[in-house]
Amino acid sequence: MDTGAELQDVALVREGRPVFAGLSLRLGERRIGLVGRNGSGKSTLLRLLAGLQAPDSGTVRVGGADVARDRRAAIREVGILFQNPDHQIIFPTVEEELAFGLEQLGQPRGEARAAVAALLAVQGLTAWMGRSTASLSQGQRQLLCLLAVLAMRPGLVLLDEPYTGLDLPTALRLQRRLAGLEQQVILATHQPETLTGFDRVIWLEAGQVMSDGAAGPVLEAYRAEMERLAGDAGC
Ligand SMILES: Nc1ncnc2c1ncn2[C@@H]1O[C@H](COP(=O)(O)OP(=O)(O)OP(=O)(O)O)[C@@H](O)[C@H]1O
Repeated sequence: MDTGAELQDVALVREGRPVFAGLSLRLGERRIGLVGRNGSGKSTLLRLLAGLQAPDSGTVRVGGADVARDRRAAIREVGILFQNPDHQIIFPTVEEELAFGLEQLGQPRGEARAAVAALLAVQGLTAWMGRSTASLSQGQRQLLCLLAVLAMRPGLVLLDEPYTGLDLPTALRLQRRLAGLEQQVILATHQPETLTGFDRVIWLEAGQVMSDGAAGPVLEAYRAEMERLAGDAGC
C-alpha cells in the first residue's frame, strides 16, 4: 500500500498570480514542518494535500489516492485543522460536531454517537457530550476541531498554525497531544520553535522550496534570513 503524500509537478494560479509552478515533493516522514513568510504558500499546500484545492496541473496523492478527484478517499486519508476553529465548527453541540464526520464516512448514527462518547471519555471530556459549541473558549474550540479530525482516524493530519491565539498552557498541552499522535503530521507555522525534533522541515518562499531537510539546519537558516530581512526593513 502507498503511504505518505506526493506532489508531482503541481502548478496553481490564483487570481492571475502563480502560487506554485512545477512543485514536486515526496512527503513520507512522520513529522514534517512547513515554514515561510506570509503568502509563501503554506496554507495552500495544506489545502492541496487535503484535496480542498485542485491543482491546475500536476497531481497530489495521499496514500495513493488522487485527493482532488477522489473526495471520499481524501476524507478517509486526510484530516485538516484550520487556523481558525470558527471556520471549521458548524454544529450547535459538541456531540453533533464530532459525529458528523463519522456519519459522512457511512457509520450509522447510533454507532457514530457511541464512538463520540468513547472518544470524549478517553480524553476525560465526557461532560462535553451535550455542550454547546458556542460556549467553548478559543482553546477548547481548537481542541474540539482536533478531536473531530482524530475521530476520523486519518493517516495524515494537517495542521495550519495550530497554536495561534492559545494561551501558553493550552498551547503546550496541544503540543504534547500532537507529539503523541501515531499519525503522520504536517504542520505549518510561524513559530519555528514548535518544530524542534521534527524529522523534516520545508521552508517555502513564494511557492518554491528554499530549503528542505533536517529541522535544525533548516530552521537555523530560516531564522537567520528572517533576522536579516528585519534588519533590512530598519525595524
Ligand atoms: N482565496 C484566495 N484567493 C486568491 N489568492 C489566494 C487565496 N488564498 C491565498 N492566495 C494567494 O496564494 C498565495 C499563498 O497564500 P497562502 O495563504 O498559501 O500563504 P501562507 O504561507 O499560508 O501565508 P500566511 O503565513 O500569511 O498564512 C498568496 O500569494 C496569496 O495571495
